[in-house]
Amino acid sequence: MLAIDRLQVRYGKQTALLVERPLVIGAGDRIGVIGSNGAGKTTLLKAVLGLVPYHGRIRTRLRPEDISVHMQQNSYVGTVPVKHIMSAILNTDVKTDKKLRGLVDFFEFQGCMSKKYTALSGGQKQRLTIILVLYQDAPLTFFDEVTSGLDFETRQKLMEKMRAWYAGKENALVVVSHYYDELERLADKLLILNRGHVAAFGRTEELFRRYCGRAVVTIPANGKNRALAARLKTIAAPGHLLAFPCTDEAEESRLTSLFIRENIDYRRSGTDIEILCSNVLSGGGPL
Ligand SMILES: Nc1ncnc2c1ncn2[C@@H]1O[C@H](COP(=O)(O)OP(=O)(O)OP(=O)(O)O)[C@@H](O)[C@H]1O
Repeated sequence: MLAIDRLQVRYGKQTALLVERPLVIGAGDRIGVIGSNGAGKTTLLKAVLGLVPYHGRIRTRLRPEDISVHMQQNSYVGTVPVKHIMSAILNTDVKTDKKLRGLVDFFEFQGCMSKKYTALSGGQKQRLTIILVLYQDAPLTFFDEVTSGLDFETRQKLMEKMRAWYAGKENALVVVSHYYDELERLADKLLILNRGHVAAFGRTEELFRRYCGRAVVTIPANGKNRALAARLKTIAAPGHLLAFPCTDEAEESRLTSLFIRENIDYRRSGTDIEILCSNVLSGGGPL
């Protein structure tokens, strides 16, 4: 659907993004793009959309109208009800358009249709843009931080809705997010960016196995647990956690039995993207 190769974007003397190996986006892909502030996530989207000059190759058979995008910030007129904004942007009749009504119902937006944009909550504003973007049903859609600023529950609900909406569909999605839990729900591939470079790209499961093993068990990083961890194999983790990689079921069993004996709360995961990113970015390389 889209292939990016040897892409370089510069702002003045600064190289904001350098993609040295091919990145391919195929039909049905759900790609999560993650990286800290300034890693180059938005720059990548802008290059694909032709909004910034770049060196290198971006090849696609898609027409510009086959790509839709939900950028971080959106603003609409605040003087008319939201339903008029929808009809004007989508050039349709809100009352009779079944596809639009389906989306409005699916995202539980009926109660907002007669409100003005300025009277919507943060989550409702995001739902409006998501409805406008999804209506286009583009083969390739980019979502840039669609849920930033929303509370945990609203984010979870929105992501669950988006996951359900796209389930089984061939549309490819590229979702830029700072929220690991969000990407765990939505993405099956990850592009991890670090200071303008690709730190890792691939299926989440495969990356997880490569950097963390079959599963990872985490416990709180307090004094007692640190002492215990000193005699066990650990991998990188955010400061408040200690993480233990498990290559097989027997290892998982040994570790969790130890934590039960020691009365330590633990969490086992085979998909923890935060731990995966910590290990990709720690510079230690794969296991
Ligand atoms: N228009 C611009 N002019 C100059 N430098 C820019 C411009 N836009 C971005 N940059 C720089 O390029 C780098 C990458 O920025 P980018 O917006 O792609 O990061 P990001 O990963 O999307 O960050 P964030 O998570 O904060 O949105 C940053 O160092 C940023 O300061």
